[in-house]
Amino acid sequence: MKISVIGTGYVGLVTGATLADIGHEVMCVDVDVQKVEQMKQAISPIYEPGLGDLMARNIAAKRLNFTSDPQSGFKEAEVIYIAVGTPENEDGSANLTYIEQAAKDIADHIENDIVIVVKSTVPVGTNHKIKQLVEAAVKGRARIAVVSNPEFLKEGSAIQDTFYGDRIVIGSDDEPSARIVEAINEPFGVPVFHTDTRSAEMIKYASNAFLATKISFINEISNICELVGANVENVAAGMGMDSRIGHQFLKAGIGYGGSCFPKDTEALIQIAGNVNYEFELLKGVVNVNRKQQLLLIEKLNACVDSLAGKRVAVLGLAFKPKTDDMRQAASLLIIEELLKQGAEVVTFDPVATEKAKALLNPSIVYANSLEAAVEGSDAALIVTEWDEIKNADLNVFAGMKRPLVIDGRNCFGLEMVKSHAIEYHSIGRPAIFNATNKDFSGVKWSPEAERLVHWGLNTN
Ligand SMILES: NC(=O)C1=CN([C@@H]2O[C@H](COP(=O)(O)OP(=O)(O)OC[C@H]3O[C@@H](n4cnc5c(N)ncnc54)[C@H](O)[C@@H]3O)[C@@H](O)[C@H]2O)C=CC1
Ligand SMILES: O=C(O)[C@H]1O[C@H](OP(=O)(O)OP(=O)(O)OC[C@H]2O[C@@H](n3ccc(=O)[nH]c3=O)[C@H](O)[C@@H]2O)[C@H](O)[C@@H](O)[C@@H]1O
Repeated sequence: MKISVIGTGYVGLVTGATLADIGHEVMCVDVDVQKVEQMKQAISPIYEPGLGDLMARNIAAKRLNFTSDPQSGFKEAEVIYIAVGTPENEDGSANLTYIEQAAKDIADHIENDIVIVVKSTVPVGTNHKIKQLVEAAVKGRARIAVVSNPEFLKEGSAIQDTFYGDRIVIGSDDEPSARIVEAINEPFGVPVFHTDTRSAEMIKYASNAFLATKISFINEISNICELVGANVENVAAGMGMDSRIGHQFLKAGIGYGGSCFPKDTEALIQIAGNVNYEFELLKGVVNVNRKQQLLLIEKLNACVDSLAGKRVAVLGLAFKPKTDDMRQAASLLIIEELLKQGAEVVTFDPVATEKAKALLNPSIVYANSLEAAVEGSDAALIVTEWDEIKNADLNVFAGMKRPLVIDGRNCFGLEMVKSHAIEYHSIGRPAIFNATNKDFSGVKWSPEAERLVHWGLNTN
């Protein structure tokens, strides 16, 4: 099948490369000329394991092409995928400017009947609007069908998720077009769920909102665990054994970030609000997440009198490991707050440094190893659970000015931490005060330390 993809960002590029890999002839169209030139050379503008190889293989086989010219981009297409961004407006609603422009571009350049497949995450009713927009502009020149086909990939495992996904959702009120999209995807061998267009649009938001709810739920449980002396990892493991609950997305931490959960939860609140429904549960999920993203600062402030002049190492910048995506990363808020309180910030991230430099204050120091970041620091905050951080030798922290580690991702087992000379705070687990090799007579101990002594959990 001859397929064009409009918008070759994260989703568009993965969609284009994987569709080419299963044998389709794919033309990716993007307005960003520089990005297009890069992609033509098989250079991926995003860090995504396996994507570079997939691009190279399919470019060499002449199944994957790139252009910034919509005229040639859509000329031969039988099917056009829309994968442009749907960012957040000021009020939280989805910004459909790029979608509208994509619809206009398609209408301006198509010559034949076309099936438009909407991959972008769009509010309920948008597929219908796209159909109306394109139909009005082509004025009967071609027959237009629109199929909703929301994307469920996770950054960092996008290729794996495409080939081994749990489901492909196809939403359409036009049976033959739905069958065309099913046939396109058939080689992936992933189960297909057919439904009506509006339900497909809602499945995407409801799925992301539900996963975000699981995360905020376990984060609240973790905060309670700290107050009552329980360990959230044991709690999540025990809960997850119930197959109705499951183990996934019960990892307590510093909240969800990234390009989708924050914007899609806000957008769903707006979608409900537009029909006068107050989505109270989801509002709670969003509020819990906001608080959780600054939990490391709260924990740090409980351990020091003031952050002014303190050197703080921020370990990990990307919103999650295996990606260089900095969109809505907790590190951005954390660093902003550290600077506001007068701290000096040194960071380490194995992949996201370049993208971070464009977003962060110029005073930030970028270390090229974890060791270099923590050396001489007064505290280390673990923000992203990169393997380079999880597999670090804990002795590296013992050499800090004050070996105070606040781990927002529970990277280290408590038993292992106990055999090292560090003071270690994590999420929803008892803290460990083992920094006995230094004189800390003047330091402020957190209320947590006092609670642990009370329960007999302090290892000191
Ligand atoms: N990033 C992710 O992991 C996932 C994203 N989604 C959804 O997929 C959609 C796209 O997201 P991303 O790929 O992250 O966006 P992105 O912002 O990375 O990419 C969008 C691309 O579209 C291009 N573009 C905008 N208008 C254009 C036009 N008229 N013609 C040609 N190109 C145009 C931009 O230059 C950019 O390269 C969003 O709705 C998002 O919610 C869904 C699942 C996963
Ligand atoms: O619509 C989207 O863009 C995508 O959003 C998420 O994927 P992604 O944002 O790439 O990454 P996730 O692995 O879901 O992580 C999102 C955030 O939640 C956090 N998280 C995740 C899982 C968990 O147990 N705990 C937790 O704090 C991560 O650290 C990260 O900040 C969904 O998982 C995808 O199915 C969806 O397609």
